[in-house]
Amino acid sequence: METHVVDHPLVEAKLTTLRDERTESSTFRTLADELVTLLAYEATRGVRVEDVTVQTPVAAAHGVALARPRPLVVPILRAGLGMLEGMMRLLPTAEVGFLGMVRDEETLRASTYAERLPADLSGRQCYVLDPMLATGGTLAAAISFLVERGADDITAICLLAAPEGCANLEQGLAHVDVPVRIVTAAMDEKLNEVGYIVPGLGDAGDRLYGVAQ
Ligand SMILES: O=P(O)(O)OC[C@H]1O[C@H](OP(=O)(O)OP(=O)(O)O)[C@H](O)[C@@H]1O
Ligand SMILES: O=c1cc[nH]c(=O)[nH]1
Ligand SMILES: [Mg+2]
Repeated sequence: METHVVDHPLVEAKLTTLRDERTESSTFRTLADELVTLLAYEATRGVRVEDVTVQTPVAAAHGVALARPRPLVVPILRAGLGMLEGMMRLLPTAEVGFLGMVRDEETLRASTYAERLPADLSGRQCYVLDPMLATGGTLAAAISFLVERGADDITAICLLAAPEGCANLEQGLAHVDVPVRIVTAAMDEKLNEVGYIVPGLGDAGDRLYGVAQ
């Protein structure tokens, strides 16, 4: 597993405002959207392309187009939904599949409550969107699921990650033999005793959409 922390002053400045507890939901949604587009630029560096030739008004020009099958973008509901538009801005022809997952806040175990993905992901590059990589349980389950369906290259885009979660994820995916990449805006200090990222930004889903029941 490869982890890439995007080092850019615009990313850091937007993330700082996102962390600020005074930032309201509407601003939080806008900033998350902008931040994802910046992260997506790095995350898609390895997107598969094929050679094409186009005719300019002057001459033939050799270039590239996104290869088929098209990449699949998978936001993990609920909070990952706040990252979808920012990603699709860079990959407008990608397909989108959905995974609904929730972490039990007592046991910190993730469970899946919704799934709407192509049955066969053979040969597909997948981009998983989840703002928080905390214990890593949610992402480990999501990535294992995609690999079981045949995905052969997976990049997860996270706003924040915790070192413990990255280590757990690496261990949890030891059996996976496809490339897995994590792209994040920051590697925070640690998890606290209730599994929240420190300093983090709180509950990403609640900050985007309000407190869940
Ligand atoms: O790395 P983990 O310890 O598994 O935690 C990370 C998960 O927790 C949050 O989701 P949550 O369960 O709060 O659901 P929500 O998106 O509906 O708020 C977050 O959006 C991640 O999906
Ligand atoms: O810090 C955290 C950990 C899990 N989920 C969140 O939304 N925030
Ligand atoms: Mg939540």
